Amino acid sequence: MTEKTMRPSTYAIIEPEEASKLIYENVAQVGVEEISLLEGNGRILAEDIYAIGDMPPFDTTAVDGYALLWEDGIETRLIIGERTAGKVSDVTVVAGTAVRIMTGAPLPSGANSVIMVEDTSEDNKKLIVRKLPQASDNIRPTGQDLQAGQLVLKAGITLNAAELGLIATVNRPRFQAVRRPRIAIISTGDEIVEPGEVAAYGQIYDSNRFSLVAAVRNAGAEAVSLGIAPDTREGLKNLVERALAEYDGLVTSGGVSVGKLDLVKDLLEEMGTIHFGRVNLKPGKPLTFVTVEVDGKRKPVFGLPGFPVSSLVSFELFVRPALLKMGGFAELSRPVLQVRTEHVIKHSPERNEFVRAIVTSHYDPETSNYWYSARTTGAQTSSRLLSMLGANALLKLVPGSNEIAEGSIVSAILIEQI
Ligand SMILES: Nc1nc2c(c(=O)[nH]1)N[C@H]1C(S)=C(S)[C@@H](COP(=O)(O)OP(=O)(O)OC[C@H]3O[C@@H](n4cnc5c(N)ncnc54)[C@H](O)[C@@H]3O)O[C@H]1N2
Ligand code: MOO
Repeated sequence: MTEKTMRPSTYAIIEPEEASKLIYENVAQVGVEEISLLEGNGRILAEDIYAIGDMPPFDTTAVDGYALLWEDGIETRLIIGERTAGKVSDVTVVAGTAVRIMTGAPLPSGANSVIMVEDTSEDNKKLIVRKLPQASDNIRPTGQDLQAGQLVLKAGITLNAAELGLIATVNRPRFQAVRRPRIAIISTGDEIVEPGEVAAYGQIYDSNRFSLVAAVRNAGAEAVSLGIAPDTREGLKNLVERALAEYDGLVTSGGVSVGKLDLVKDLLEEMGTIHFGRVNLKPGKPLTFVTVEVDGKRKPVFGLPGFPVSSLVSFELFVRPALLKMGGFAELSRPVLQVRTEHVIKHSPERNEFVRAIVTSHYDPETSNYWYSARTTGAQTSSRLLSMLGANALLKLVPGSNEIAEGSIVSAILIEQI
């Protein structure tokens, strides 16, 4: 490669929707793996889970009390035994008898009703019944909650507390889940210094790699930080090749614009297919998406712009959905709300601008409805990471004018809880 010079970009600028479509079409779910119950939280189930038996597996009592024959009515009974959950004596209830029983214990044969202890008293092995229950009261019959053979969970769902409890209930200590995509992260640029080292004049500390590691993890993937690539073709190539050999995908930051040392696009063009190299987006215009064939697998590379906000906003809009798809998640989009602007907002007349904002909900007692308002997080320059702080939404402001009035209704992509 001859030495790079500064020249205008030759990449077509595509619309954000087209960029999302190209990414969606060119990333695929990674494989599956067997995991254990304790590893399951937040993972995507990769097999259908069936009940192997009934739940409960036997007729059982829902209360502490006495198992008896309902037909004996209010008569005093002889207590002939006891059953606790887990310690099951062999005893049969016949007319005129009752068995002391604890919640969860199997119902003794013969019994067809359970009376709560509160409605009885005991006197020297005699059970005095004060209030007769309804027939079959307080009994949980076999298979009440789950029947043998029933489909309990479908492949593709996200595993949380209830789902993991159900998998344990049907005795599956290990099961198939979608593997978490393993994503390498590289910062680029000779001016970028590892926090903790001494920054010389002209240098700044690497912030993007740490932001991106967190963002990758929040998208359900594993993040592996590979450090800072220098502004030399060889140095960059070595790290990129290592990342693509070992991981499912790569996210880089910096070096995608048109400067003399913006080497990322040229290198990736040689290594793979550039699907796009510029998006009609602010911040994030030079966002680059590439796939590279490695050992028969097509691996995605996301070249994010170096400015910290450009890097995080383009991650949120384009990389996050890609990682969710690779990780098997069904829902790739964030919720979108229509919100009312609290003040005038200046924006780009040429590019789709994604303004960091704080959305607040309001209750209208007259209509019993909620409505939402938004205010920006202040100056929206691409370098000002503070503009991401506290933001729970990105307002999508379309080009055409350079200002929207207070009280306008705009779309807010929710990136955090309101
Ligand atoms: N002539 C033109 N210049 C630029 C254009 C253009 O269209 N024509 N586009 C601008 C836009 S928009 C963006 S966005 C930036 C993106 O440029 P790069 O991706 O090449 O980013 P760098 O030049 O490497 O860095 C930009 C800025 O961010 C700082 N940076 C980089 N990496 C990190 C990091 N890991 N942690 C913290 N800060 C980082 C870097 O020092 C620069 O200050 O290009 C415009 N230029
Ligand atoms: O597109 Mo750049 O991210 O505005 O500064």
